[in-house]
Amino acid sequence: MITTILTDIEGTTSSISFVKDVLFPYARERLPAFVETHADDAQVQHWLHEAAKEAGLVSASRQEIIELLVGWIDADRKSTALKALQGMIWKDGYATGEYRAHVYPEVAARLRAWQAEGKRLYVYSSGSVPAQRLFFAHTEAGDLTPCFSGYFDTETGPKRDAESYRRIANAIGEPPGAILFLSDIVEELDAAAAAGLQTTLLAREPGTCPAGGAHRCVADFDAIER
Ligand SMILES: CSCCC(=O)C(=O)COP(=O)(O)O
Ligand SMILES: [Mg+2]
Repeated sequence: MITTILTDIEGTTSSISFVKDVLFPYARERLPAFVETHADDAQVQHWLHEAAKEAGLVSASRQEIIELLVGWIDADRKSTALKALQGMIWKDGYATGEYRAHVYPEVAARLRAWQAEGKRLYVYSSGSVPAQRLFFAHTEAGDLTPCFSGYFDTETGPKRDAESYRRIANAIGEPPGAILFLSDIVEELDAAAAAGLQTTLLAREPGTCPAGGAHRCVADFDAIER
């Protein structure tokens, strides 16, 4: 029996376009000034240091790290350090109402229905946990944070690594087989299945389900119940 649902964000609850065409350009434009004006912030310093370490840079200037991070945004690198910094930058955009997070039309009602049935809901995304909280606090369908019992990001481990899903099941305190993981990325579902989780692939329009795929595939959250 499924007691728990773990969901990805980009391509699953929400469009890839909102992340790539709204959030990423917003962070890209503001990252250089953000790093300069927050250079004394301990959290910012920590993540700049982690980014330099990840790139193998021993003594990089602030400008070099900025260029590195901008390149990573362009390459959509799922770097924990970059994601933490992006989350800090996105905060302003939500606060000023520059954007609200996209969620597909059925998502809010379906999350609430699952919650009303007693299922516990969690998020696992490459976006940092603070960025995930901001995202669901400011969606086009309102504040969805009351739907979720917790959030996981790549500080738990990479999304294509089975060990990450074992850690999540352990942290949630449920047997892996009682957790349903939802994602648009087959490699993430393969890793979750290897850890014993149940899986469903989201093929959002205009995408289509692959023929003979290893995972159950649906077009939207309502179809999970059918
Ligand atoms: C917290 S919203 C931004 C998500 C993000 O930065 C990203 O890279 C999307 O990755 P996901 O794991 O949700 O597909
Ligand atoms: Mg995704």
